[in-house]
Amino acid sequence: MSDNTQPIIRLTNICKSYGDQQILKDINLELEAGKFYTLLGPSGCGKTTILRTIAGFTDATAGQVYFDGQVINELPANQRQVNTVFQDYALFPHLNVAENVGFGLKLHKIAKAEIEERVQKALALVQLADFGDREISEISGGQQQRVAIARALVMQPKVLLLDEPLSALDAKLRKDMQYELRDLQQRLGITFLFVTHDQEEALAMSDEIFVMNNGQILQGGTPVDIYDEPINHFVANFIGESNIIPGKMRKDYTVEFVGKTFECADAGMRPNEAVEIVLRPEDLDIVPADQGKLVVTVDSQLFRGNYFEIVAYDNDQNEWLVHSTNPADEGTPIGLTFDPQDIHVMRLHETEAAFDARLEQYEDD
Ligand SMILES: Nc1ncnc2c1ncn2[C@@H]1O[C@H](COP(=O)(O)OP(=O)(O)OP(=O)(O)O)[C@@H](O)[C@H]1O
Repeated sequence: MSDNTQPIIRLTNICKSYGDQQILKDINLELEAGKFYTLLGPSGCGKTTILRTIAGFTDATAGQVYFDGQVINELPANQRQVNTVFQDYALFPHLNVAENVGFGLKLHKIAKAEIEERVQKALALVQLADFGDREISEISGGQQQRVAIARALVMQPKVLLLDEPLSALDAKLRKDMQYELRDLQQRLGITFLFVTHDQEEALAMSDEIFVMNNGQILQGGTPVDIYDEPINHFVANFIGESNIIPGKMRKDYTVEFVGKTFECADAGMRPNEAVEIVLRPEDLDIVPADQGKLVVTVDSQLFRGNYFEIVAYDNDQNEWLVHSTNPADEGTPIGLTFDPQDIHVMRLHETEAAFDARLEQYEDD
């Protein structure tokens, strides 16, 4: 019996090694039914290995994989209620579109009439209702991608795993497919676990993101939480553009950087603890130099269409990235202002658990 209160997928203490190389290091994560999750991290950090462990294509060296409360480590891949959309789509070139989509059902010895009905439904879901008779070589890359999704959905999985499914598409089509996939997930109400190394894609599509590096999950949370409250330098740098400046926590709610003290919204560090400050480029406002909280000298700028990206340096030679609707003059000093709540202070070596506990303690103050 399915129990709505427990996660549909749970990984506990998953480790994976190939020889003496540890690829996954103590992975713990929970996926609730009906949500869109993303594993985000640089190439080689272990994202695909997590998908393969859930799908049953790779055995974990240690740890448990749960599906709906049951340990499924020993369950063969074809008996898991999980399907995968692979990066290269892995379509069969000698079968037409409908045959590709119906292939898994045929293997399961489903009756022909039911196969036809389910294939047609799956093709309609991805807007390819009239494409069943086409050869794979006669459809575009974006359409092949939809066939791969239809082929996974036709099996009626409870969880759909998507391994960088949009990486072969051009920028425009990729954006369209982001909307479509998000819409599809919401309409079907099944759990998606999506893999990407593209932070914009992760922020746009996900209910929750797990940021990974080097075989570990560094931080999990909603896109807004992770963008506003990254736990460390890696996450702040990987998610969006950031100014990351060394500083010192003078006391609760007071931080020092570039030789000045500022009011901030962070607390729970030791007095005078060395920290890092995150200020996002879009949270900085340019004012005349004598009115700025900080003074920086403009080094260069690029016009990015809807804003100017300005690179400037302070007296400590920290680089500052500023997004402004107005251009600045290269070589001249400008003032920067920002609100206390736009300053995000990070401890240098804080675990996600310690970060969460600190946030909980000080959040309501
Ligand atoms: N069968 C294998 N044998 C040995 N090493 C492997 C094997 N499969 C994966 N690896 C290694 O495990 C690490 C993680 O690979 P994985 O494919 O999970 O990364 P990823 O984050 O999905 O990367 P990408 O974004 O490039 O697909 C890599 O260093 C890879 O070389």
